[in-house]
Amino acid sequence: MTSTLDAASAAAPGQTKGIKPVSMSRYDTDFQGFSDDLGASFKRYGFAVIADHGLDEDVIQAAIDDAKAFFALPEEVKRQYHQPGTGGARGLTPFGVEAAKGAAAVDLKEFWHVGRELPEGHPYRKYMRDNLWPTEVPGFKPHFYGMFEALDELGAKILKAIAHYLELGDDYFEDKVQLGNSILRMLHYPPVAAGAAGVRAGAHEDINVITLLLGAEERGLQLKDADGEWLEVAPPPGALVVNIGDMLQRLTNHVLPSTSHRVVNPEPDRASFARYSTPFFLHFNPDFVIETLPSTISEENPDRYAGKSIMAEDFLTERLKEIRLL
Ligand SMILES: O=C(O)CCC(=O)C(=O)O
Ligand SMILES: [Fe+2]
Repeated sequence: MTSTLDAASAAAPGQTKGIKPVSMSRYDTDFQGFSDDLGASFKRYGFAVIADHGLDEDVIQAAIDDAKAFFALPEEVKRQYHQPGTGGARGLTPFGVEAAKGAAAVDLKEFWHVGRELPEGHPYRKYMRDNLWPTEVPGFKPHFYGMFEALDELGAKILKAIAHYLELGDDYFEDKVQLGNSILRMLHYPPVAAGAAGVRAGAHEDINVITLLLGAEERGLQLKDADGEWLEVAPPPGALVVNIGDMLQRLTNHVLPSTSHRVVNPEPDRASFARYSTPFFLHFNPDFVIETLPSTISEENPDRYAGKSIMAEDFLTERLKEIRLL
């Protein structure tokens, strides 16, 4: 049963039932309280909603406008930026390619990926391909790389609060994600005709450490709650949705859960509207070895990955194959 379709329990617009937004303004004034509330939300839902994130709204809007301009280009122009067999790490992944792990149908979406830029000769260049930039949209590079850097910085701050919550030492993640193989994804879900086969994004868990998601105010995002019910994620306008990915779930022996989520098709009144969103998938440095944190192992929660440590890059490669990007 889907609780959103049940009028009695549907979240009012601009509210996320159950998930109480945490204001980023408390980061500087009440770090302990901020990290307690953020950590509690992650532990409970695998998700948190952050209000007052402080990102420059003009930069975000400019980037979204560029994404709209790009996706409106003719299919043959867009396809020039598709690099099949490269994991979809850069440029365009066309409509009808990605599918959720184990799903029979592909998702009803297309997307563009921007990654980290490294200087010539950097040892991590072998893990990170050069970015592609569409010449048809001149502002694309400065706007999206600016957004990448801003989200990378904000993500590091959020991880500091998570480290505090986990009592790891506030800087625990700093040198482990500084040069992470992170990805900014610009997603376009075109209008969905009534009765269309498939779903905008099938149920899945994110692969990475944490995801910072902007643009989820257009309805559709749902998380699978601990009791198996689908719960609408409907943040107030301008808020940031953050969720735990599989890498952090694995590192923390599931103390912080990576929750299944999906994007359902629009109700008839919104069927003619496209949906745009921009998740930032924050990753570990490629050579970071994910090994269960000893502090998360106990009698009640024995090590789920004993003897199974894995390098972040190998974990990523395994998972990209499962979602048909490699
Ligand atoms: O579009 C959204 O709101 C969520 C997208 C998502 O979950 C993903 O791309 O992993
Ligand atoms: Fe996701």
